[in-house]
Amino acid sequence: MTVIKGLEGIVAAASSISSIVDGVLTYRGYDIDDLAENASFEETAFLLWFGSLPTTAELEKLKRDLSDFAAIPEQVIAQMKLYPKDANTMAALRSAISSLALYDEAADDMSRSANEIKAVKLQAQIPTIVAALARIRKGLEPVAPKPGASIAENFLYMLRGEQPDMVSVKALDTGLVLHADHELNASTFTARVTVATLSDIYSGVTSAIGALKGPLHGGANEAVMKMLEEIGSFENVEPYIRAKLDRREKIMGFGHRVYKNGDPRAKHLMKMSRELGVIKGDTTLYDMSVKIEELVTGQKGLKPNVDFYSASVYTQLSIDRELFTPIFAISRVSGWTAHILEQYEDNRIIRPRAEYTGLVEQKYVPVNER
Ligand SMILES: CC(=O)SCCNC(=O)CCNC(=O)[C@H](O)C(C)(C)COP(=O)(O)OP(=O)(O)OC[C@H]1O[C@@H](n2cnc3c(N)ncnc32)[C@H](O)[C@@H]1OP(=O)(O)O
Ligand SMILES: O=C([O-])CC(=O)C(=O)O
Repeated sequence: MTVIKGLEGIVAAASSISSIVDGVLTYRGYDIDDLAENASFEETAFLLWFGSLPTTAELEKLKRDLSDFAAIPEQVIAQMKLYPKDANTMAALRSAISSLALYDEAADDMSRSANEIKAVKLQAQIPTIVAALARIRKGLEPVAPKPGASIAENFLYMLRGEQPDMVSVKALDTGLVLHADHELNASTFTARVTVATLSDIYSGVTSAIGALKGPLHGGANEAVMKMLEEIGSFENVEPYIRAKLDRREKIMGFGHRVYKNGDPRAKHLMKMSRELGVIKGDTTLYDMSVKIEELVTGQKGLKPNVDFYSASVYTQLSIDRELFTPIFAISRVSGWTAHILEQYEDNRIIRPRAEYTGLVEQKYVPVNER
């Protein structure tokens, strides 16, 4: 047996949802650059789930459904209020999403139509949960979803408790489009492995959240912001980064398993980071990020991934860094659920092999003789 560590280069599923070929990312055949510039997140989610961009009537119906499903059971809000205030937000999100299944009578209905409804429901409810978690942590009451608002507008509204400005809504919406799907990344693979046992969609999304939490995957965006805070000033960037590289430590937000010449999503986030800085009249975070990129690319040849510039974008939207990875989940749940639906359509349990490297020919010895 030959072990391929990290399954690098292994093709483990056939999928028609998104592709990465020669560094170009597409969702259902549409280039991510085209979608980032033109599509809303709701159109993108529809595209991922149903395979084509929605007509006006289809989009209006999806928006209505998302709005109708956005409220969460009061039992889940009550539970969230009992979570420790300093709990990791991804751990709290994982628990809350898992408990949604307890209050959905259709949780174990495995029909395609029921699972499509649950995909839309999960998409509608996850922003409500993340915003409620954020407010509860601060000792504030959760804000009820605003009927008719888009996912991005509604999330910022529920988070801040007031109508958000349109610049912030647009920036977040584009961020959601950019994070929506990414072929067989670790959390999507996790979701597919879970549901390939014919477990339910909530179990798939709950396990995906667990995988996204790690700092080598979605958790990197929070780690990038922690690093920027630690660096503290533009002048400190160079000594900090050089020392870290000399210690052979990883710089979060750089490198990628698939992209070796750069992540096509990063340039959009970089541009947004600069624009938000200019609007605020303070481009320090952007300037520091550009300097980090210059140093890391110069010394290691590594390029920024989607998590690098998203950190300064979200901070400039006045979002706390503990919410960065949960916001990634708000977007990626569209991709996870699209992949879960696809997995159910042509399922086989996912069960690879391991090369055994442990002891052999051991004989049982009674406990009092060991
Ligand atoms: C949404 C996302 O998930 S995007 C990725 C988010 N994750 C991060 O930003 C965390 C930092 N990056 C990393 O840890 C990695 O680049 C990963 C996890 C993204 C990819 O991992 P792999 O494909 O397994 O690459 P691997 O970790 O083996 O790296 C290859 C080499 O580049 C180095 N390297 C990779 N990333 C970095 C980094 N961010 N900083 C410094 N060195 C790095 C490794 O140390 C290794 O060097 P070596 O061959 O001298 O040992
Ligand atoms: O594809 C990956 O390995 C990680 C990634 O960029 C993503 O999930 O968006």
